[in-house]
Amino acid sequence: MTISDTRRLAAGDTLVLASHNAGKLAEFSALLAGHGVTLVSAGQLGLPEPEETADSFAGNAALKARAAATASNLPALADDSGLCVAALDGAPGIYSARWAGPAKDFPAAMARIHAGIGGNPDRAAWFISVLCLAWPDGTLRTFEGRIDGRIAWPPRGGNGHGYDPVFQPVGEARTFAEMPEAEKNAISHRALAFVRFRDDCLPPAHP
Ligand SMILES: O=c1nc[nH]c2c1ncn2[C@H]1C[C@H](O)[C@@H](COP(=O)(O)OP(=O)(O)OP(=O)(O)O)O1
Ligand SMILES: [Mg+2]
Repeated sequence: MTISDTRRLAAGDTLVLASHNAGKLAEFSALLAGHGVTLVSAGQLGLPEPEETADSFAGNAALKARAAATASNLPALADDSGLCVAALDGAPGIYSARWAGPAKDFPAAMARIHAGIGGNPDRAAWFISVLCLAWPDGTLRTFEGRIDGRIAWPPRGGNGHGYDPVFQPVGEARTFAEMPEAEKNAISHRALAFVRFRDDCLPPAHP
């Protein structure tokens, strides 16, 4: 293990969120509360949105984190995430954002999932989040989280973002979009990956 593998952020540090997704920014702001780290988003810094050319969540998270850390000369955290549907052989997966198109038309993307499942009784689905922390010197740390559930239809709820209205976690009667932000943030794929990142890379929280 090299020294950089165990490097942590310190209280007072600025962390760039290498994302242009407002829903993720809201979730990370809540998750980071109390840790003494200032979060600034790639959008706020005017950083470009890199093209996601990798073939895996981890590859795309690394590419986004590296681009932001290099451009800002600050540590940067990226999230690459997506919804995987069993009946669709794991699609949309890494293409989850692209299924919604440049207009971010998630109602259309959810309808495409519903149509694709058709009469298949297997409604299993899962969300994956891979977080990548990049330091300006190019060093990377990667953390993954997953939550299992099923595809609900029709979409329900007005909270959250993206595919939340059709995702019902295992053991839950509500969709993510019907849950208060804090409840989703306690169990989500992103929250699970964040806990791993927090334990390894953040200073202790002070409530
Ligand atoms: O908790 C979630 N609740 C609902 N939908 C979600 C969630 N997590 C990921 N998703 C879906 C929508 C998102 O658009 C796509 C991720 O694609 P992904 O490339 O990682 O994010 P993005 O393009 O929206 O923003 P950015 O790359 O700037 O971080 O998967
Ligand atoms: Mg993206």
